[in-house]
Amino acid sequence: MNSWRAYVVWGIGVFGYLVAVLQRTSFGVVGLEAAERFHVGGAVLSAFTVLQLVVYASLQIPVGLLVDRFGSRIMVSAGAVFMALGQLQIAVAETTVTGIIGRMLVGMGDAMTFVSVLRLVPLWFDGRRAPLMSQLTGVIGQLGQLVSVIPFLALLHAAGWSQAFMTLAALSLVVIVLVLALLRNAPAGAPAAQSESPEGTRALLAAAWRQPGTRLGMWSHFTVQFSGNVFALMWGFPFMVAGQGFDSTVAAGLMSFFVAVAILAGPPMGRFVARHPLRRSTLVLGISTLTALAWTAVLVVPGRAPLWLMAVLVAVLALGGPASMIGFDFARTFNPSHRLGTATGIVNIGGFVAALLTMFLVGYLLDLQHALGLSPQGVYSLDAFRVALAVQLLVLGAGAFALVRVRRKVRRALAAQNVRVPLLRELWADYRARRRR
Ligand SMILES: N[C@@H](Cc1c[nH]cn1)C(=O)NCC(=O)O
Repeated sequence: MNSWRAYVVWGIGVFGYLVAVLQRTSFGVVGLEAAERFHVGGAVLSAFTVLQLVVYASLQIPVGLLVDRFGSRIMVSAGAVFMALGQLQIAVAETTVTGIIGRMLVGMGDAMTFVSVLRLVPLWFDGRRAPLMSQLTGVIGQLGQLVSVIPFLALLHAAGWSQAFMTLAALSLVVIVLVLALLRNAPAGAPAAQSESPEGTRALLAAAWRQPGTRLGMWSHFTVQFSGNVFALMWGFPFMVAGQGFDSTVAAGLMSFFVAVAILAGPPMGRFVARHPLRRSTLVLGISTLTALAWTAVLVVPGRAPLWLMAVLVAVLALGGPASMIGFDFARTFNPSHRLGTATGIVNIGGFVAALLTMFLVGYLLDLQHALGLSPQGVYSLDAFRVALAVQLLVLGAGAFALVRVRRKVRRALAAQNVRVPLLRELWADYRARRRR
């Protein structure tokens, strides 16, 4: 535990995840070039991203089960094989269908990576270090998005479409070699795979789902992560540029600010979770409330939102990424190691299902208002966005409601083990009493 070997194994896994995030986000930054290459408009272009995410989300449970059975090494390398094939396909594709197949292969490989890498953490690090290492996994992986925005885009402009995507495929080959050479599922002697557990596949899935701590993780992930995904992956740019009238360079700056805040917020959140494990869901609910407040402010302010208010919204949305790692921390602390991959897969579905649902609802509400003649200034007018984006408040409310319900179950189970979660008001009274003394 915590040995130099642990850091090498984890470092290789995190590099694999960073490359997966680069592969995932690479298409989003080449929208104009893709529209020209495939001769398509915005709606078809968004299908590339939506289908990639549908594949990603639908594979989470199978991947979780497979990683519990076969371990991280084989899953991370198989994921890299799929991503390399997908990017090679994109490099040569000239029709929409072949392009979409390429993105779906990328989504498939991407789906295999995060859950498998996160599974390494509790096997190689002790319980005190694990929350921070999980946060660092998420944080470092997000740098892949910056690699997409800066060097990858520059390479595409300098060397052309096919060369750029072939380079991405080559990066996944590097991951395969490193993983096969250096990544080990668990330290020698530790149980790493389900072959050593008595549960079969169906029982494993049922046991992970029945554990209320897994569902608490899933609803935490659902509630806190989707709004940032919807913003960064689909509606943020059109809202800022077409709706709010910001220059596209300002919008790009706000997107980079989003990544920077997500990266900076990860380590302190990891330390908070390690110190206050009984306050994890309160942090999730606090950030969800901030998200609702920030969106409400931006959507109700008369006229265009000032830049500072947009920056506040972007910062709050960025907190959702690291906060969603708390969902995986619930999976880790409430499940034995032999079903951790399965529980992590269940948790990871939460945020991505919420994001896909919201992306669809926002697009549907924009189109509906236009079809009904309610947005005469255009589909992407500011007033149409106000109504469409407000749907996020409903999704947030539904997630928070489910989270609080399942949290009650978790707390009852903890009380049965003589672990009582002190009320916030008791903590506050205690804090004040100590200060007076
Ligand atoms: N919570 C994210 C990762 C993250 C960490 N910090 C900011 N974002 C997540 O669920 N990741 C899953 C994945 O496959 O990337």
